[in-house]
Amino acid sequence: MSTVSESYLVGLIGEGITASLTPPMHEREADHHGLRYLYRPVDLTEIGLPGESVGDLLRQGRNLGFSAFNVTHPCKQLVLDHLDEVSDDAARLGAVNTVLVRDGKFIGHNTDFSGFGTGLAHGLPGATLDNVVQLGAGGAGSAVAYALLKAGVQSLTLIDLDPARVAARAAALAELFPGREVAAAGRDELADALSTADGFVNTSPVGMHSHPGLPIDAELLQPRHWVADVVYRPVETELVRAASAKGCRVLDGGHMAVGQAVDAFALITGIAPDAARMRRHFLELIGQGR
Ligand SMILES: NC(=O)c1ccc[n+]([C@@H]2O[C@H](COP(=O)([O-])OP(=O)(O)OC[C@H]3O[C@@H](n4cnc5c(N)ncnc54)[C@H](O)[C@@H]3O)[C@@H](O)[C@H]2O)c1
Ligand SMILES: O=C(O)[C@]1(O)C[C@@H](O)[C@@H](O)[C@H](O)C1
Repeated sequence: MSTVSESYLVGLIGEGITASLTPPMHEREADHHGLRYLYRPVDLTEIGLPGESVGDLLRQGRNLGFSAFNVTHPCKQLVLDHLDEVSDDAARLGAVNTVLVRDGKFIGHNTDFSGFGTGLAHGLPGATLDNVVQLGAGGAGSAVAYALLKAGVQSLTLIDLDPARVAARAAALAELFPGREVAAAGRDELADALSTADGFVNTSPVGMHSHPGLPIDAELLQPRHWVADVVYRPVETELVRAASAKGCRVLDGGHMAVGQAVDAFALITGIAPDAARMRRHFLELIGQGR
């Protein structure tokens, strides 16, 4: 037996997340710190609940002694209505993926953007951030674009197949970061945008096992470009391989996947995890086909 001050009980609320690597990443790191820490997936698909039930689940979890939650698709915006406090960055971004239960209150944070930012700083130190092109303006893309602007990107071109979505995202980001240039563009403008860019980030699903291929023509990449992918199944995407072959510095999608877990673990426990150890564990899990 243990009380709430002696142990951690954490959940991940979202659709289709039973196979997520985030629970084992947290649990293994907690073991290294000698913590009693259990992290369970709360899969909405398996229990037949809609995303709108996230508030009820949080309240039930609090009553059952949960310490914290990660929340994911389709709950990252829906959860906002149920929180007592939200960090400045999560409020600006309009998305929460980490909820702490503190004195019965729910405190929201976003470690998707901070996780990508930390991965970028550690994985591509000194990368020039003046001008970046990003493909994809969906859920992951919103967090990554926010992280890029926070990291100092001066000119960001967002490209997506959905013109309304990318226009809305670019306008929202331009308002959040006055003085920066945030432009929305279509795929036909990729070559032009990349000709003056320092870096390229893929946040579209292209490259996943279920969606194989290259998100852009590899001919558009030059050795001066740094290239980041957020796709991590597989970790070595066709983009990562093609960019490496061109001599580009690359950041694979595992950095963001591990980064969000590192930052959430730190928020939940107040203990700085060993990020390199968590990445080794993540790569081990992926290597096992998890
Ligand atoms: N590394 C991580 O931690 C992490 C976290 C979340 C998501 N992801 C990965 O990011 C990818 C995107 O996830 P999401 O949740 O943002 O999905 P999403 O559906 O919310 O957004 C994807 C966006 O990409 C756009 N898109 C699709 N194909 C495109 C193309 N060929 N060219 C331009 N735009 C295109 C879509 O229109 C959409 O706006 C997935 O592969 C997911 O696995 C990684
Ligand atoms: O690893 C996952 O399954 C996650 O759901 C990925 C991403 O959505 C994060 O924000 C969550 O904290 C964890």
